[in-house]
Amino acid sequence: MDLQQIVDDTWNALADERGSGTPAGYIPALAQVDPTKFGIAIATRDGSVFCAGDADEQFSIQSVSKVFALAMALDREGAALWEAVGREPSGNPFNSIVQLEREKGKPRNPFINSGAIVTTDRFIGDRGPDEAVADLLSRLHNMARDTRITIDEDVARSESETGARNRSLAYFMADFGRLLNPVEDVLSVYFRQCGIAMSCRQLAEASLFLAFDGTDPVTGLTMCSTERARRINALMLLCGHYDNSGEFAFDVGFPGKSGVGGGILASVPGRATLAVWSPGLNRAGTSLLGARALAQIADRTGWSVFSGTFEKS
Ligand SMILES: NC(=O)CC[C@H](N)C(=O)O
Repeated sequence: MDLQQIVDDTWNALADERGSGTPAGYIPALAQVDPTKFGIAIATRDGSVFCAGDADEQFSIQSVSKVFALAMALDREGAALWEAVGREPSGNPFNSIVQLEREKGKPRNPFINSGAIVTTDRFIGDRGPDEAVADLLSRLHNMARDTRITIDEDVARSESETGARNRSLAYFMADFGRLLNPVEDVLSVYFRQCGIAMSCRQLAEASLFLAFDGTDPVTGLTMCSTERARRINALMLLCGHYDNSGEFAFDVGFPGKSGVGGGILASVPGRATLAVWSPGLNRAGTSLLGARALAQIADRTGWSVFSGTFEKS
C-alpha cells in the first residue's frame, strides 16, 4: 500500500475545501490562526512518516493533550484514577456542567473538560505544577524524538484569561472534594497542556505507543502497558469527540481525539497513527476537514477497528 500516495490523494481531494468549518473563537489566540491551514501525517511502525500540506507547522493541540495526560496520570495513579473519573460517553458538549451536579462532581470520562481537569490533578499528584508540565513536555520530546515541541504561552494565557467556564467546572468539582491540588494550580497545568504546540508529524510520531500496545516501536520507549493502551484507545473511540463520537466512529472507524485547535489524533492499532490539522470545526469542536480526511484515509486504506480483513501495510 502506497501511503504517500494515499496522503497526497486525500489532501488534493479536499484542498478546495480548506477554510470550511468555524475556528474556535472562544480562545482569542486561536482565532488568529490562518483557517486555510491543512496538514496530514501518518506514522508507521518502522519510523516512516508520510506527510502532506502543512504537516510540519506547529499548532495548538488543545484537547488532544488529554490523551497524553491520561496515559501519564494512569502511570502515576494506576486504576485508582477510575475512582475520580468515569469511562462512559457523556453525550454532552466538552465543557458541559449539567451532568456534574447530578453525578456528584465525578466526570463521565477523562476527555470532557471536567474529566481532563481531574486527570490533570492526579497527574500533578504531589508535585508542583511546573514540575508536572516539565514532565509532560519531556515525555513528548522523548516519544517524538523532537525537542522543538513547546508550550505556546500566549495561547495558554489567552485561555486562562477567558477561562471562566473551565474555572467554574474546576471549582464545582473542588466543592465536591474531587481535586487534590489547589484549583488554580490544576488549571495552570491544564491550560499549559492545552497550549502545547505540535505539528501533525510530531503528533503522529509521539503517539505511536497507542497503535503498538503501549510501546513506541521506533524509540522502544514504553508509555503504558498493552492493556492500558487498549483501554485508552477504547475511550478515544467512545468519548474522543464528545457528543460527536458516534458520528466519528461511524464515518472513520478507528479511535481518535479532537482538539479545538483543529487537530485530530487517531490510532489504527497494529498499523499506524495519524494526525490531521485544519482549524475550522464542526458544532462539537472536531475539525471538519480533518474528520473528512480521516474518513477518506479509512476508505482508501481499508483500515478500521471493525474489520477483520483489512490489508496489511
Ligand atoms: N475540545 C477542546 O479542545 C477543548 C480544550 C480547551 N482548552 C478548553 O478547555 O476549552
